Amino acid sequence: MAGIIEVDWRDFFPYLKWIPNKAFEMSIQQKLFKMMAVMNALIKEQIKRIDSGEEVNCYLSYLLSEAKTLTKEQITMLVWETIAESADTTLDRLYDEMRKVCGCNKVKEENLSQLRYLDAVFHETLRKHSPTPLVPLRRVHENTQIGGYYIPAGSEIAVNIYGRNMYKNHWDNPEEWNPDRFMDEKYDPLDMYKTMAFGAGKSACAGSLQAIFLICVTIGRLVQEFEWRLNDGEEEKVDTVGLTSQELHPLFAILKPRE
Ligand code: HEM
Repeated sequence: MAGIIEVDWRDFFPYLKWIPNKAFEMSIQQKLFKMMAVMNALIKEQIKRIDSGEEVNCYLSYLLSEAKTLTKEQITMLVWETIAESADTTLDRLYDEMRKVCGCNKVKEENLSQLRYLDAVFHETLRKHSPTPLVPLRRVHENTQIGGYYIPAGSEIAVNIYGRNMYKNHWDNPEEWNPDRFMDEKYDPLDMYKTMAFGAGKSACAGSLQAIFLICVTIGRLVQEFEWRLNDGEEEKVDTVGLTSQELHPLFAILKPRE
């Protein structure tokens, strides 16, 4: 997988193609060799299953039995592409998106409008882990009718943001952290504000734009500079505590500077 996001700097300067880059070529050759070995074993195993009469309805079976015009190399690459695409992690996708938009430059505020996936990751995280699960209390000054409820003057109201963001009628599989929900055409980019992470109305967060710019650029820079992973079992530590959510258990991440 590492080979997928490796870049030969000469691709950005085609007129310098003549300069050797042996280290890069060797690293890609080694990865290609390992990939071919794994794919050959996979294909061999599948052919054995088909020959033994076992009914396996999958993409590889289809390619092997139906698409007879394909060469072995073509089958290998088609299956490999599918595996590579499906193994795409959030961090790889963020990194790839930034490479496409910013090239080798550091991500800046002016790039953010083009970084849709980064935006989706930011808003989905605010939805799933609402930093302010309850909007500060609102005091009702006059008798009011809203959403079918009568609210007498003098009442105090707290909006349950966490509850809204976990509401099945508003979100598909709300328990699942899935930035792709915002990439789906059925969502308007403005739907990201449905999370109400920054409150709403006259007292809505005065620093929301500053927060969005600062946090997205920071996430972008951290992904550009480091490969991230969590220690085993760390994914389970999602519990939060407090009126402004803080991690209940500290999360230990392992960082490796990108080469
Ligand atoms: C991810 C980061 C942030 C989140 C999730 C957040 C969330 C919120 C929420 C939920 C409220 C209450 C809104 C309401 O009552 O409807 C609020 C108010 C406020 N926030 Fe933020 N905030 C963030 C960052 C910031 C930053 C960076 C600043 C300042 C630079 C800021 C300044 C304020 C101010 C001044 C208010 C009070 C607004 C008022 O009562 O008129 N916030 N924020």
